[in-house]
Amino acid sequence: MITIPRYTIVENGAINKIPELLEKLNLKNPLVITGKSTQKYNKLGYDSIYYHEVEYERFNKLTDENLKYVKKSFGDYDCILGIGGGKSIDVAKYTSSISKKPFISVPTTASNDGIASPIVSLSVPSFMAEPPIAVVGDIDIIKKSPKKLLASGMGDIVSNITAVLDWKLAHIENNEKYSESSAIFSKTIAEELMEYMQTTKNKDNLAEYPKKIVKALIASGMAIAIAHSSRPASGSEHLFSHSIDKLKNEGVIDNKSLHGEQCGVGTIIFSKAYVNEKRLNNKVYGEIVKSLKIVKSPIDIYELGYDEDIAVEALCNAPKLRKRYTILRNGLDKKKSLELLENSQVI
Ligand SMILES: NC(=O)C1=CN([C@@H]2O[C@H](COP(=O)(O)OP(=O)(O)OC[C@H]3O[C@@H](n4cnc5c(N)ncnc54)[C@H](OP(=O)(O)O)[C@@H]3O)[C@@H](O)[C@H]2O)C=CC1
Ligand SMILES: O=C(CO)COP(=O)(O)O
Ligand SMILES: [Zn+2]
Repeated sequence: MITIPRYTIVENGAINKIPELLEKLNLKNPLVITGKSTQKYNKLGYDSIYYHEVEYERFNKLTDENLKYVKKSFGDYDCILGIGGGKSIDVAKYTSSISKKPFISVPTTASNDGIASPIVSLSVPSFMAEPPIAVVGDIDIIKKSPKKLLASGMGDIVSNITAVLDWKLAHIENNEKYSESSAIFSKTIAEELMEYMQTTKNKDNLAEYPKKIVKALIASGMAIAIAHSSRPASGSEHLFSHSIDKLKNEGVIDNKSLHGEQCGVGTIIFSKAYVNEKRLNNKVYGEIVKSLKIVKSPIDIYELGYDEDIAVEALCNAPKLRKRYTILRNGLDKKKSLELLENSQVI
């Protein structure tokens, strides 16, 4: 069964349409899950909690005790609204899945494709939940969000190019299930945005970018929902990003970079690996780098905030992060990692 959002409102002032939307959905009593910097966008004053107050870790096991807790905490509410960045959206989606209340996604920025996807990415591997019943993307709010966040959305979109190549490779070399139509949908989302980036005249202005990136991210989330797998939007480049996150969680490196930024650099690395295997045209590698550069998303490991040693470690460990067949195949040793990092010009 394919489930995708029933309503998608992406326009200026969209947030003011929430009451009308709730009425259409016959919902009356929402609980907002939000963050410290984004709580101000709960303009209608619904009951709210911060995402870090939701003890999502203890929900990992649905014991009777946990279910009682969920009922007590969320029992009076008939839906969950996630207002904020990727973390708030993810925790709200997770809360919705365990409390079985519909979820409405209200992104305050366009930093990743969790906005409309059925994926909860609070742990590695991520897992499938229900996608939002509606997405409310207020362009007035999103365009004012920090440039770094808006730029990182580009990384989570160009990543569809390598993710789809990995998916097809897994089909060819590892006999995995593959959907050409989902792959084409996902790849086209990236290609169209990249084309806009190459052809747009006033690159300093990029007036249309916030709307285009939020729409691309919503479509990418829908591609995941249709495929019922994150395969169309997550491959080797995401393994590289998850590997960096692991180093952050272990305290080896500071938390300087965003999910989308890491995926963007990962896409540069693995698109070059595909060029080397003659499975991708070098022109596409160039367009990926250029698209990231135009929005000022990092294009090398230094711009992410780390050094060569971290890049090598992240690349060597990447295949261990989840069971997913990619161009990394059985993994790269230090020498081969260094070669690929240099060859793709991220160090
Ligand atoms: N489920 C999925 O399919 C996916 C989930 N993810 C997950 O998303 C997370 C990353 O999301 P990301 O958005 O990059 O990072 P965060 O959610 O950590 O947000 C980064 C910061 O930006 C702030 N912020 C968001 N919007 C605004 C705004 N309009 N104005 C000012 N500040 C704002 C947040 O504020 P505040 O403090 O209020 O939160 C936060 O401090 C990761 O946990 C990742 O695993 C990523 C990809 C896909
Ligand atoms: O970030 C994601 C898609 O953009 C989710 O990917 P994962 O399934 O690798 O966590
Ligand atoms: Zn992602």
